[in-house]
Amino acid sequence: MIQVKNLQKSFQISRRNPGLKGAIISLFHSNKEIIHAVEDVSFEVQPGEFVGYIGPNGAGKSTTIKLLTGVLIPDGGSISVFGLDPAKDRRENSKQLGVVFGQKTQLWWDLPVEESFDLLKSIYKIDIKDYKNRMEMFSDLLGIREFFHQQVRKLSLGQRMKAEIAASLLHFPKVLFLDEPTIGLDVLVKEKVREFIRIINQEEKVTILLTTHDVQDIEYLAKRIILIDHGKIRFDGGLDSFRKLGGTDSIVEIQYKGDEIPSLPPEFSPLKNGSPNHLSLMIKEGESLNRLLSVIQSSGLEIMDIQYKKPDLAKVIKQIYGERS
Ligand SMILES: Nc1ncnc2c1ncn2[C@@H]1O[C@H](COP(=O)(O)OP(=O)(O)OP(=O)(O)O)[C@@H](O)[C@H]1O
Repeated sequence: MIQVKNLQKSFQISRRNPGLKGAIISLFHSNKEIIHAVEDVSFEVQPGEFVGYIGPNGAGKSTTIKLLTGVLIPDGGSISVFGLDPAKDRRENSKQLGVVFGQKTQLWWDLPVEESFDLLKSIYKIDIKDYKNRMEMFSDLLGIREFFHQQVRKLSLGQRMKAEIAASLLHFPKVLFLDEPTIGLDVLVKEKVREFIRIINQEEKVTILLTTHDVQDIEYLAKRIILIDHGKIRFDGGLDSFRKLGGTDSIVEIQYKGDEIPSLPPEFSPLKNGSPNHLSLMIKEGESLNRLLSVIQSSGLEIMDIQYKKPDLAKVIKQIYGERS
């Protein structure tokens, strides 16, 4: 289990006025400022959970992950990652962690992927049989064999991300920290990476903390959302409860044949829209979709296409981020 209690981390930065004058003044007067990147953060993550750790730019997400990995030392509070304190047991902790930071590589830039993996195999003392099984799985699910002999620096963004994720899982970690794993990837690679991450969580029960700005990543992967802003937790709960922050009504879009709009009971009154042969209906929480469909069918309307949309996650996120002071 991951336990984080009243975690705090601040940074001191020097502000300098612009230009030469500013540079000269700063030689005599230091204009120091404290940034409370993580002000008061507490949460628990159970083994095998998949948590979306989200928040606007500068909210404190990466700082939290750096604290969990032991890269940064907290100013206050406590952390336990499966029984280890990352600041005190950094080496032991790293054996149970897989970490992917979108911008940074854990591979050797000038070596082929294969040699980077060989080095990791030695560092983590991975059994040869386990290693072979791992490589087979990564080839099947991520297709890493295709670029296994290529130098890391020559990989495309998508290939590099696949190699990074595979490398982070080579030693069978209990926990995986993913920071923006799908940023900049094309639709197909994104899907492949998402599916792979989902399998790792569901089948290997790896506990995953995912940091992302991609709404589809959250929608597809996270079961629970922890939202941080200004270094404090603003929401911690299930994806469905998070979605409901933006309202509980669902929308049904219907494309139909013919010109006549059927008369519907008031609880299914169409939303205003201009396009012909198209109905957009709001369904209140608890109202049955079945009932709507039987009402429409008995009205004789010929349905060409129908879409059911849950409350919009992107809208909720925009709303919460927009409330920032
Ligand atoms: N090493 C550092 N020195 C000074 N300030 C820092 C340092 N690292 C982070 N900060 C500041 O701490 C705050 C939180 O940064 P952090 O990187 O944790 O945010 P984030 O939520 O990961 O943002 P993003 O989504 O943009 O990656 C920001 O104001 C950032 O400028």
